[in-house]
Amino acid sequence: MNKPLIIAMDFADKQTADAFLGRFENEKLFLKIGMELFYREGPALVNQWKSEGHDIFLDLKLHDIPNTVKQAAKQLASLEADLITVHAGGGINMMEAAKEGLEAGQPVGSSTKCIAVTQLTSTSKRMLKEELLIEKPLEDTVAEYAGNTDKAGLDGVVCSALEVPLIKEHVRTGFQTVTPGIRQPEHAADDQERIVTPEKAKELGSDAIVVGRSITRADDAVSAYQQINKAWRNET
Ligand SMILES: O=C(O)c1cc(=O)[nH]c(=O)n1[C@@H]1O[C@H](COP(=O)(O)O)[C@@H](O)[C@H]1O
Repeated sequence: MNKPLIIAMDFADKQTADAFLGRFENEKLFLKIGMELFYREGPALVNQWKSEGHDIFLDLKLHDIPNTVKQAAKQLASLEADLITVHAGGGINMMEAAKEGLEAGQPVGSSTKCIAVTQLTSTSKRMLKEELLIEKPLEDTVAEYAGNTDKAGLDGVVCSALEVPLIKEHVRTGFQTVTPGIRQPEHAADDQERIVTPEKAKELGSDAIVVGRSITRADDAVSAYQQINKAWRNET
């Protein structure tokens, strides 16, 4: 990955998503297909956008017993997305199973990477302690989950950019940190808790940022994308 800005394509259907993409003319983008769109459109959408030259992050956040995750990852492997996700909370065995399934199902020459969500960027310190009953500080929990992800042999994690420096102390070189919860100061946090500006994400060492609503709901999506990308690439 070359420090991409990944657009979270959180749309209800292909028609709406394609209308949005139409504004970018033929620009090749890194698109995240999440549960909302995949549950509606299925594998055909992955194939179509890949054939149009986009990179694909298929974000289904697998979290189940190891065997179920292994078989699900095997199925997903055939779609040849660039990235897929599991939840690190499923444990090391589950993450190893995801990797096994991915390797077993991957067509020759394909190289889908698998990353694990540590703690969702919508999780606050209060929620971690009072609802998830995790007593350790949030940053330490995220770093430990990243360490587990590394042990399982996955390619990286999803986390807030705030946790990237600590994570990088605990994992091998080349381990990727993909960071959603990106907001510019003028934008509402919505349901996100651990938010960071694109400039700060770069400074903290994120390997990729994921941006949804700040682009998809902007009046001028292309200009919003360009502005955030510039800030992320430190070109402003
Ligand atoms: O796995 C993800 O991509 C993800 C993990 C996480 O911890 N937080 C998070 O926001 N995401 C995704 O990143 C996107 C963020 O969207 P916006 O908040 O609209 O920028 C959504 O599609 C989320 O599903």
